[in-house]
Amino acid sequence: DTIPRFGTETPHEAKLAELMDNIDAWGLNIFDVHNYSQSHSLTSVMYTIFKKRNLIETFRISPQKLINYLVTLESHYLDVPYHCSIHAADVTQAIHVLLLIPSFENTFTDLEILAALFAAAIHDVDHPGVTNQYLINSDNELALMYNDTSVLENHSLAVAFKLLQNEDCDFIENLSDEQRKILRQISIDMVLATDMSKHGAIMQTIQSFHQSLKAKQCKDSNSNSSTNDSLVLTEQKERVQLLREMLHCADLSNPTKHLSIYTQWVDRIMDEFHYQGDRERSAGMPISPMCNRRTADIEMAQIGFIQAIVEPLWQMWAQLVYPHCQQMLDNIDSNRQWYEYQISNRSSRNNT
Ligand SMILES: COc1ccc(-c2ccn(CCC(=O)N3C[C@@H](C)O[C@H](C)C3)n2)cc1OC1CCCC1
Ligand SMILES: [Mg+2]
Ligand SMILES: [Zn+2]
Repeated sequence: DTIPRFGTETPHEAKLAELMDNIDAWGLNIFDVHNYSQSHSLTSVMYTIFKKRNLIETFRISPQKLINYLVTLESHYLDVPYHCSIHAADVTQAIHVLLLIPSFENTFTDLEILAALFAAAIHDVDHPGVTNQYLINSDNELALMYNDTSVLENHSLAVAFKLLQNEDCDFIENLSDEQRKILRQISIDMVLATDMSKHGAIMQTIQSFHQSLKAKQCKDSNSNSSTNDSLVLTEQKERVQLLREMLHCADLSNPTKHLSIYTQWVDRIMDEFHYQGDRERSAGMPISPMCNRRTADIEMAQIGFIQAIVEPLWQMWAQLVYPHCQQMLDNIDSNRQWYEYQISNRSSRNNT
């Protein structure tokens, strides 16, 4: 039986094809992809990217096994408001676009690109829709298993690799042992770095790391090489550090998207946080920050999130790849202004 064009059967293949024309664009509407792919956005996005990047030929991947893995992986994302398979599809498509930036034209090997896309697709699988802190505070089995350390991130990695052991899902069967080892090593490193507790460390090193890369890049441009725009990193360790930052950026990319997309993610994360707060309240636990639906200030929280976390990170990233990420910075700015306007509006409403 032939494989459907986007990896999944759908009566809306023409519409999906139209959407997938934007797979290389920051403005792709992942919610539309989810609707027109019969709720298989992760499978269809990953399959389309793998085809487009010729990874199926490069690594002699069985298309059927790839789809078996993707459909199984997607079915192990839970039906929670934010950390569902649409978030994984969104982050996967985001890192695909970031990898297309000309600065990285000659930076990463095919195996590193495969690992980065795989890490993005798996990074939140089986996420229960509560934070690490909640699992720790409620003595959850997972916190016990992972000794309170990056509990969710460790769990998603373990689930994702467990699924690979399934014979008809092992789409990396034709990689050498060395390649499989490298893929596993890079994926583990990248997914563990999506834990917010690692954010400080990433911000600490990013400044000096990027300055050293820019210095090397300028040297190249003096040689008038055609690739003077692209960053050349000789050490795999340095390339993995860049991929770690890239996945963290993709995971924190909601405010860099068009307002109509961004506000849907805000609604979803607040649903998830407020539901956690409801569980904490009824269990007599202290209610986590931003999780109390009775005192929530959604707009203020997003402005704080943008100013403290998202803008500083994306400014670092945009500096490294200047001028290629201006659209993200512009969206962050206009989105922040929109939330500030909502606040100023509500206070004047109260005065009427
Ligand atoms: C669209 O809104 C958000 C989108 C993404 C995030 C965010 C923060 C850190 N990450 C990276 C993953 C992570 O570590 N966690 C653990 C915990 C912070 O919950 C996050 C959800 C996931 N993702 C937060 C967002 O808003 C929060 C709620 C009001 C202000 C902050
Ligand atoms: Mg996560
Ligand atoms: Zn995530």
